[in-house]
Amino acid sequence: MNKPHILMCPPVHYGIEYEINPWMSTERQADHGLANHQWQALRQILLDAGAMISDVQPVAGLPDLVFTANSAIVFGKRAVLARFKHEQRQGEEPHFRRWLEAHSWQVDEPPADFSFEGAGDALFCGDTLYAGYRQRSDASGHQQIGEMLGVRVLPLELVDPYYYHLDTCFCPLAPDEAIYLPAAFDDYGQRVLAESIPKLHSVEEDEAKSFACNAVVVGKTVVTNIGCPELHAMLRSIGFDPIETPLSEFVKAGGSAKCLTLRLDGEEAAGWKG
Ligand SMILES: CN(C)C(=N)NCCC[C@H](N)C(=O)O
Repeated sequence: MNKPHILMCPPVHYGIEYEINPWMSTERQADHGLANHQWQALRQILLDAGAMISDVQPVAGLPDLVFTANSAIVFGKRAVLARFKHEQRQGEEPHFRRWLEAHSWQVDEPPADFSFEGAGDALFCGDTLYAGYRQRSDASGHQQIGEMLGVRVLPLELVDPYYYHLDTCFCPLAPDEAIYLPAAFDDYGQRVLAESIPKLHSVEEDEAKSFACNAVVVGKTVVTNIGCPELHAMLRSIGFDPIETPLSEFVKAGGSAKCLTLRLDGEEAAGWKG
């Protein structure tokens, strides 16, 4: 069994330099020293959980490069690169392409004219690719990516601007199990999730605001920001080992644990091959 492999980016140039989601305010800056401390602690927890971690070089002027989840979706040795919706993040694309190519991935562009924000919006649960659209990624683009990879795609409309990426409101735990925030989806999306995932657990709104759903799953270990006690109790009751670690400085940019990681051994592996 392969060791889980995760891509991260040290927060050397991280900061709140623009506002592209409702969590961000340039008047509420991240504390640089604290951000670095929180990032190191997350990294250590993932190493202790058995993951191998690679780093992409931080780049001045690209403060959101730390959110590696958005760089691509990885499927075996193929990666479909992000095409960011906001120009403030588009400069990240060549850096991620270079890193992936240098490490032997075959990198494909997403379909022309569609924005696509990688594993922030495209998450495997079992064999199905769940794909968030409307806020950052486009629904038709997801369908074409599904055709490129030969996988079934279930698009889910994201209706709340605070939950602008799928990984802010949905997290697969195992091929047949996931957590989600119902209010982040329309009725149709809620039905799709309920009908396709046998063990679906909802998260309370006040814990979702602490990015409860933005969890990193490595085997039975589930790592989240602090402020998710109900979720952690539920996870323990179903046999997972939740760990909390403070990520306040990244929440200021609209991200948390999962956003700071890209699963390189394939999102389809996360959570059960551990
Ligand atoms: C869980 N999330 C939201 C992520 N996968 N990424 C965080 C991206 C944050 C960045 N400021 C932005 O607005 O794009």
